[in-house]
Formats: sequence, C-alpha cells, structure tokens
Amino acid sequence: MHDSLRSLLRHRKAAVGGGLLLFFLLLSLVGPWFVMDPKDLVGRPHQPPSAAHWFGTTGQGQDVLAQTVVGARETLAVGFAVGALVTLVGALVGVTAGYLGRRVDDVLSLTTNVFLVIPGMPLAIVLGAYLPSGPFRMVAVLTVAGWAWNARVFRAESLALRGRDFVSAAVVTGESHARIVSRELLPNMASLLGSSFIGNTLYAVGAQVGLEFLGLGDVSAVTWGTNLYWAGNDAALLTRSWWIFVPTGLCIALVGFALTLVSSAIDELTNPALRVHKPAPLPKGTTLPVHVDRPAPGVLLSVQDLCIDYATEKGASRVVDTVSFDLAPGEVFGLAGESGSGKSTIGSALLGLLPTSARVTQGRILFNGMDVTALEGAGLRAFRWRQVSMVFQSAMSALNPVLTLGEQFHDTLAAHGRVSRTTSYARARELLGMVGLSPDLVTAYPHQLSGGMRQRVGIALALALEPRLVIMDEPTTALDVVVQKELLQRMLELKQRLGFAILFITHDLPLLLALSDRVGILQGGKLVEVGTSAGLRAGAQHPYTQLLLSSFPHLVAGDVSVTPHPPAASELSVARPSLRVAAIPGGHR
Ligand SMILES: Nc1ncnc2c1ncn2[C@@H]1O[C@H](COP(=O)(O)OP(=O)(O)OP(=O)(O)O)[C@@H](O)[C@H]1O
Repeated sequence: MHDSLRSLLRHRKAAVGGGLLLFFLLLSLVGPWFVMDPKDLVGRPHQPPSAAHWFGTTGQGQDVLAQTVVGARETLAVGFAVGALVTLVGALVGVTAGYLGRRVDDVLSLTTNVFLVIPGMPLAIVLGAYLPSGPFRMVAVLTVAGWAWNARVFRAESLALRGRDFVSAAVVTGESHARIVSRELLPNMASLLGSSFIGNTLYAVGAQVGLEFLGLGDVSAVTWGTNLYWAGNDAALLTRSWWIFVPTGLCIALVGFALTLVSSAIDELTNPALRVHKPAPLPKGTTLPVHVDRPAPGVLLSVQDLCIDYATEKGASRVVDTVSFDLAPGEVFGLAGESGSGKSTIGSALLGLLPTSARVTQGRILFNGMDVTALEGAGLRAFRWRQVSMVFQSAMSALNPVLTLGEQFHDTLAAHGRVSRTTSYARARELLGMVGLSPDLVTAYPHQLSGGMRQRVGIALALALEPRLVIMDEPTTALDVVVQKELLQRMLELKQRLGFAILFITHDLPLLLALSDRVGILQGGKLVEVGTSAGLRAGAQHPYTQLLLSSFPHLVAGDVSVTPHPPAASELSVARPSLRVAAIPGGHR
C-alpha cells in the first residue's frame, strides 16, 4: 500500500493530473467561501477584468470569478457521482452477465443492448423533462443514459477472465460465486475499474455541461454548464466579452486534461508492461547511418560486437554483451542458453523488433553487408519478411483469431506489393501444401486447427516471401515431442529445397545439436562458445556448455530410456532417415 502510494506520487502523469484534480476539488470545496455571491448583481454588465472584478462581469453584471469558482462545486459533484454510479452499475450488470452466463446473460445482455440502441442525448432530454429539477435529476439522467457501454466492456472482460485457469481452479476448489467474483474477477479488473471511473467522470462532466449549455439543466443553478448557457444568452460572443466564457471553458478543459492524465497513469501503474522506460539518448555522432558493406564471401548474416541495453527504473541493464557470430547462406545456426540469457533479444534485434525500452548501444548486424540496426521506416518494412522472417513461439497468438488463414496470407503478401486475392489464395494453398497441410484450410480460422497445425501455418507464413533467413524462436516449445519432430523435419526438408538459412533459438541444447550446423552458447548475454554441432557433442570446451549438456536427460522413443549424456545425432536428427520416432500416418498435428 505504502509502495503503491509512493509509486503513484512518483508517476509524472499521476502527479500532474492528480495535482490539477486536487486543485479543482479544493477550489470547489473552499473557494465559494472566499468569493462574492455569484447571483448578486455587483457591477455593470459586460465589464472586462479589473481590480474590483478580476475576471470581469457577466452580461447581467454578476462576478465571473464567483460564478467560475461556485460553478465548479455542482459540476464536479455531479461528474464524480455519475462516474461512480455508471461504473458501479456497468460493472455489476456486466460481471454478473459474463460470469453467470446462460439465461442471466441473455436477459442482461438484451437489456443492455436495448439501452445501447436508444440514443443517449434524446433519452436524457426525455428523462430530464419528467424528473424534478436539480442536481439529482442530472445524476439520474446521465447514469441511465451511460451505464450500458460499461456493462458491455465489463461483460467482455469477465467472459475473457472466466475462461482463465485461475478461475477454473477457484471453481473446482469449491469457491462460491460471490467469492469468485470478488476475489478472482474484480481484483483482476482493478485497472479497468479505475480507468472506467475516470473515463465515466469525464463523460459525465462533458455531457452535463452540454445539456446545461442547451438549457436542459436547471438554469437557475450556478454550474459551468449554466455559465456557458448564460454567456450564450447574454451575447458574450457577439459583444466579444471573452472573459465571460473563457474562464469556465478553461476550467472544463483543464479538468478533462487532468482526468485523462490520471486515467492513463492508472493504466500504466496497474499494468507494468505499459510503463516504458526510455533509453538515454545516444551521445552525439553515434547514430549510425544505414551502412552497406561489400558482403563477406560466404556470410549472409554477421553479428559484430552487438550490445543491447534495456532502460529500467534502476538505469541501463545490459542483456546482450559484445556478441559476435556469422551465419552462412543455407546454414542452420543454433543459439542456446538458459532462460533470460538474451536469445530472444538478439532475434528481435535482427528484425528491428526491440521494444522501445531497449537499444543497440554498440556493434552492428550486417545482413548481406547491410547494417540492419540503422534501418527505419520503408527500408525496414521492405527488409522484414522479404529478407528475414520469423516463426514465433506461440502459434495461437501469432495468428489473428478473427481472420481465415487465406486472409492472413493475403495480408502478408499484400504488405509487400500489389497482389490480388486470387493470387494470394493460390499461393496460400501452395504454401499450406508445402508444410503438409490440406490446401483447403485457406478458409479455416486458427481456432479450428491444433497447435501443431497452427505452427505449420506459422512456418508457411514465414516462407511466403521466400526469405533468405528464417528466425525460429522456440517454435516447438508448446508441442509434444512427436509433433515437434515432424515439424522440424518438414522445416529442414524445406530448407534443403528452398535454400534459406535458419537461426534457431531454443534452450533445448540437445535438440539444437541435432538440428544445427553450428551452435552458439549464450550465458548472461555473452556468447561463451561457438562450435560445430559435431565438435560440441565430441567435447564442449566451456564449463557452462558442459553444464547445459549434462543437465538434459534424453528420452529415446521406443525404449523410453533416459540418457544423462548428450544424445547422438541419429537419436534426435529429424533430417536423417534414422529418425527414431515414426511419423504418424494420416493426421496433421
Ligand atoms: N522490457 C524489458 N525490460 C527490462 N529487461 C528486459 C525486458 N525484456 C527482457 N528483459 C531482460 O532481458 C534479458 C534477456 O531476455 P530474453 O527474453 O532475450 O531471454 P531469453 O534467453 O530469450 O529467455 P527465454 O528463453 O526465457 O525466452 C532477461 O534478463 C530479461 O529479464
């Protein structure tokens, strides 16, 4: 709690937004005691700012400063009350519908949809005409007109959470519905609840001011909306009496700005992934122009003295440290190392996919002689996928769930030149066939495929533009060993046919040794050993490589024995006929 408060105070957006909001809250609470009565006629009409009336007088001779300060009270009170009520009603209805589902969901969703199709403004006007005048009328009108959107958002969120394992675990351990909602669902929606409340308050302030400006509020009350209503009525614009409406307008804009800052701060504080630490700017003169060397013969990719730092709260953290290696055309180069050793960071750097908080601080990545670390914009777009593509680790999240496979192939092909759907679909069919899937799957959606089939689609997509290098970042981690072997075997066959090189990233060193021509071992961001697979298998030099090798038990299909030593190539090789696991006929996994 103490820590959360401290980080809230240290957060710049939270501090500025919160400070502004606090100022307006204090102004609305204590300000009215220090100003004149806003309804008193204290001077001549339309008087500009003066020592007697700092903000001038209105078209009827009232003090504009008093009206601005007093107007804050009801406007903010209604705004926060509506913000809280709309969030509460929306969350209650949405979470109940999403979590309980079935009949309850049908009824609540139907009610929500009915409210959604009724336009908000006419509904507010009609309700306003029947309810007794005053701030409570405004609160009721805006709550009735605004809760339905929130219910939709909360329903969608609870539907997504309901399918998560931790909720299923709570269900099977016998927790009650109320406890699951209050302990499992709502805490996971803290960020949504916070930003919805702030967003709804923003909506309420805007809608309230809008309705009152149109004369649909209580025009005898003093609020920011009625201030603008009377400014319009008293021809403040026509007489160029800007001081009558500018202070109120400025206050509304500042409150809106403050609420937006706080909403964004809540998002960032409750979701650490949104907290982006920007790396320190490079010293002047160190920005590298796109550099093209004559490619070294027999070298497709040359990583030279590469250093990558992440900006963190505690300063720069080096995760890739002076790494150098070369990759020849058609070669399979494996990068191995324990979790966190920097493998994926190197893979991302090759494709210019490093997050904003990361930066290449030293070294070069030469692809066919061209320094890809300096590529940007159109140059980078043209380079990605056409020259170097990637098979991602998570097959499900790498495919767009709402597009058919054919559309996803079309998008990829169309991103690199004009291509008709007929041509894209024909190519998609060909590629699907190449990876051992039925070409008819072009019309299928990702959820209709198994994990192994999705990963084959990932490979087919990676080969769509016939790149010269394919990065495979743990592409088979989530698959069982049989599917894994079939998939890798297919990949190596395609490599033989099409001639692309592979940078294979995994923590599974025995698998790498079986697949790769050469392997590099990463430890804590440093490349501690590079050697041919045969050389490393015969005798690794570095103690860390030896440790990695000795820490892998190996299951051999058939006799299910566990070997404490690195496997022989024949046991793992998926490219050779001596593959020990028989292909399962028929199915695509
Ligand atoms: N956004 C980030 N901010 C700070 N450090 C990060 C960030 N992303 C990754 N790191 C750090 O960079 C290091 C390398 O991460 P990377 O993902 O490249 O490792 P890896 O070897 O691919 O691991 P794994 O096999 O588990 O995917 C890790 O120590 C990680 O904590």
